[in-house]
Amino acid sequence: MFQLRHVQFKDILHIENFSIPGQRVCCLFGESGSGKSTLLKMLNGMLTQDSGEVLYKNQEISSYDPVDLRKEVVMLGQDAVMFEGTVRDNLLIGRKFSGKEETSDQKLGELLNALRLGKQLEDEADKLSGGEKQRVAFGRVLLMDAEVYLLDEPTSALDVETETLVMDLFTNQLRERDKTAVFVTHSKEVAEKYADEIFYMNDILVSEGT
Ligand SMILES: Nc1ncnc2c1ncn2[C@@H]1O[C@H](COP(=O)(O)OP(=O)(O)OP(=O)(O)O)[C@@H](O)[C@H]1O
Repeated sequence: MFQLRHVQFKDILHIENFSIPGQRVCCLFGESGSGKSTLLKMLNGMLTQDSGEVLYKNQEISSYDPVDLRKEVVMLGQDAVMFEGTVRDNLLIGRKFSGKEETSDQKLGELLNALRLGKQLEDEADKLSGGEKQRVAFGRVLLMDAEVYLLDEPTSALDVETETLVMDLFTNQLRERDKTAVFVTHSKEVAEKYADEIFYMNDILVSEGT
């Protein structure tokens, strides 16, 4: 799905050859500051390499229209951004961006239940706790029905029980729909439990002097 060749980005990333397969749940694992977020951002064109090639579906990422690309390759960042409005607005905003039809309140309610969010669709999103916002953000990207999901520590504000619930729901839906995910976590347990493949930054990066 993604191929990186001879990629250099500042003095942060130097990757000779690295491929990420499609229709798999992949995990990027490595120490803090090793460049995991930077690498994720290159996969949806938020950052562009200084040299080398970053290919998505065999085509250089920078040649895609950025808006079209981000409908297909969705990023869920470390901070769950909420927009002004209700929980419903915040769940639906990704679908609107993707040009997809609205989802019924019944389906949205089911999604809230599945995410164990004891909130109403009419509730103001900015009053939610950090962990609740993170689950709304999860719901939002799930509803986008994207091709690829890039998740940067998506459960950092959740307790272990809620993290398990959300990751179960997410990875099950992705596998049912044959989607691709690349997620970053600091938890070895989460990496081993949910990833089909774990990529270690130490193995991906060319170390200095080699
Ligand atoms: N746009 C940028 N320009 C310059 N330096 C940057 C830029 N973005 C990140 N960095 C630096 O690059 C290094 C890698 O950052 P990055 O956020 O990718 O690491 P990470 O592996 O995701 O870390 P963490 O696990 O702590 O989130 C850090 O030293 C960071 O300060």
